Amino acid sequence: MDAKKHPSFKKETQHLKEIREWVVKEKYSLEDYEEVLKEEITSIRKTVSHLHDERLLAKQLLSQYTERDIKNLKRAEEAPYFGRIDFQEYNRDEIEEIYIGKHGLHDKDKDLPIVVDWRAPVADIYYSGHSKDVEYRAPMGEIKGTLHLKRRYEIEKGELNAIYDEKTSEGIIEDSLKGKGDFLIEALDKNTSGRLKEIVATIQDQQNSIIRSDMLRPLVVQGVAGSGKTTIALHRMAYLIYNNRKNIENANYMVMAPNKLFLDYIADILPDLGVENVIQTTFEDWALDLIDRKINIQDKTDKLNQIFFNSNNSAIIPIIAKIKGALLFKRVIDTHMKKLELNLIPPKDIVWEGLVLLKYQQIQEVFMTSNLHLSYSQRLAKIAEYLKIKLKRDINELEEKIGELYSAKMKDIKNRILDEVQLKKNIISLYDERDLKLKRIIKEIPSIVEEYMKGSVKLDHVEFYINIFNEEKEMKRAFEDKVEDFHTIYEHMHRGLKEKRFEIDDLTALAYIKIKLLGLENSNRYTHIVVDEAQDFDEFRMSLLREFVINDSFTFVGDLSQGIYDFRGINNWSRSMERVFEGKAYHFHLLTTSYRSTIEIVNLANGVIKECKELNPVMAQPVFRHGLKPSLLKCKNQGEMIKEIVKGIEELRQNNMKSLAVICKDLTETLKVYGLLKDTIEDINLLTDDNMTFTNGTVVIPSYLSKGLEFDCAFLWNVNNEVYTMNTMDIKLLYVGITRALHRVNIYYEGNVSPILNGVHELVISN
Ligand SMILES: Nc1ncnc2c1ncn2[C@@H]1O[C@H](COP(=O)(O)OP(=O)(O)OP(=O)(O)O)[C@@H](O)[C@H]1O
Repeated sequence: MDAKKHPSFKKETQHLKEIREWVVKEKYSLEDYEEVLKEEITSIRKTVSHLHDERLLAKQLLSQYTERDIKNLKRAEEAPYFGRIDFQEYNRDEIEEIYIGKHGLHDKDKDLPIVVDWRAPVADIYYSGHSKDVEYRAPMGEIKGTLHLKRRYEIEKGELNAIYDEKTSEGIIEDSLKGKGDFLIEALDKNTSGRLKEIVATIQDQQNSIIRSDMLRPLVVQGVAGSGKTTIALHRMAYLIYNNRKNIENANYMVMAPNKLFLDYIADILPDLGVENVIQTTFEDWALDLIDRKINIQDKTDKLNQIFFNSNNSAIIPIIAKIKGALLFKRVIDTHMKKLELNLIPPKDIVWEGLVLLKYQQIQEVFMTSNLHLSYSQRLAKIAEYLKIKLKRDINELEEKIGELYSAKMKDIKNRILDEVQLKKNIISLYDERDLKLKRIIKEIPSIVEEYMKGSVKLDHVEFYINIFNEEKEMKRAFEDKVEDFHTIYEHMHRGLKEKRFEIDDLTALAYIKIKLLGLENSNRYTHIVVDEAQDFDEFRMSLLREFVINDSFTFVGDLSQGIYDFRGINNWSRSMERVFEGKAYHFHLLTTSYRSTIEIVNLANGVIKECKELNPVMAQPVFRHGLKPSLLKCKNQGEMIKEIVKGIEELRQNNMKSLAVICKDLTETLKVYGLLKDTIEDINLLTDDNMTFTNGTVVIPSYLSKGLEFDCAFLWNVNNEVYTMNTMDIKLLYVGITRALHRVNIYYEGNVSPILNGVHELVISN
């Protein structure tokens, strides 16, 4: 409702004014404090000799926090809150008016919350309260009470534009999704701003419970395209960080996304929610950094293109990817690792100047039974330490051994030398020699051990991995009955690695071997990891990440219907979770509402994905938002297709739709279409490489790279029966393309339309 028409407009405007004045005052005072801190830092710097001075570090940290608080206040100045709940705790007279915002605001002088952070326990009611009787979980336990009012505000640049009320009627708070033209629909109706945005004001009940789900169990969200998976996963990260803020110094958080283009697309959300220092990376970059070697990797998109184009290897590539992503492959590596473990210690006794100080069997027994939780390199260091201590501790035994050696020598000279003076001299000299030897051995124990340890196997993760493929036996045993013509596949893998040509699918094994051989730094451990597009992960990857996260604290979000790397990826969440987490309990959520697209687009997307029989996909439910029916345009040839697309782009641009994507199935088509459009359409960009930065506006993009992104309109290039056949991969790619659009989908083709679209005629407008 227009704010001015609302009965509480005056009161609410006055309230907003007061809060904004408070924010401005607070901001000025913090800015002054920041100046003081800067001066203090400069003067401390002049007096200290090193940058690790404790006082300096403390002031710098304070300055960072102040800077962050100022940033938050600046945001709050524009829109300090977005919602309000009137809540009455049971057995209390007073009804609290609780304002909820993106950042909590606290009046320290009065020790009063002015605005409650959306992540605070009580704010749960704003999202989940649908009846009069509500409760939320506070640190001290469950709090119950009555919800009298839920109010939402649209505030822009400090102006109160709209107020939406959800009042208790007959004990029920009206569900925001039911009403047309309400707050959520208004938010969804807008054109895309180009980047994914925060949604704190309109988080829905189920989304809220995912965000607030406890972090001590892995969590999986399977959601249809546009159901808010990425958005929720990032809000969950912000929520967890806020609720663990006491441990911020020791905490590490990471978001893994499919490519750099996508990372760029989501880059604004966390900073906008006031969250910084979360590592946002791709699996490939993260693994390469860990592996810490320059290795030659075949491009990921190359691989998809080889599959699309039925190259010589297109049948082999998915099989190899499947093998290398399987937990069974991890087991093969473990078997090789066990063999290596047996040979890590030099297979000899520790001998010093002819004296056996320690037997090999003894050393090996200790090595094989202690510190098993550590990496091989750490265990070798530990055994070296142990040997030094043991030899020193057993010095009496050594003395005895040396004594025995010299007794024998003395006996010998006593028998040989008859001259008493000479004998005495020799005996004294032998005693001296023995004492010297004893002294020497004590001193030399460290170098004796070091010399011995030099004989242990050199640990090199890359070499070890390549060597696994020098021996077919273990691989054969594991995969022979699962893979047809195993030997040919094996030879292919072996040849590639012999020539040091690695693939993306080798990174998991390399990273796994690296940590098993060389260990894991504490700085590499994470408090929580979010994996987006997790359906394209494989079980080995998930299992690898387990090594890095504390308490299995994961959020996996994905959509099996969009699993275009399904030759390697996850096909069944429960099966994979069961295997990877070895039966441990996990949370599972199914999201079926699509917030992105209009009803007409969602209907078409459903019509397409239901063709994927083997998937048995869940159909998306649209939010009540109508638009034009998608169009299906048959063209005489590609020239006409280009003309039609140009016409479409111009028309939509005039209608103020700025974010438009021409989506082609593969890279070659994308390059061709861009070449044909670039001279006619102004400001058109090519997005082909996942290293690119995301550009809003008009883009030409291959389908597999458009995954996760969204546009006002998707123009789908040449959806005919040759390009999009009835196979699973093509159905998924077409589904991905259609579901990128918020408002409009235009499909073009020459020749015969793709059979995937055969059953959807009433869902499109055809020419
Ligand atoms: N509760 C909500 N309020 C407002 N907008 C929402 C809400 N939930 C999702 N959206 C919007 O829906 C769109 C889709 O969200 P998002 O990209 O996170 O979905 P997704 O499930 O990850 O999609 P995909 O599977 O296609 O990558 C975004 O524009 C997002 O802002």
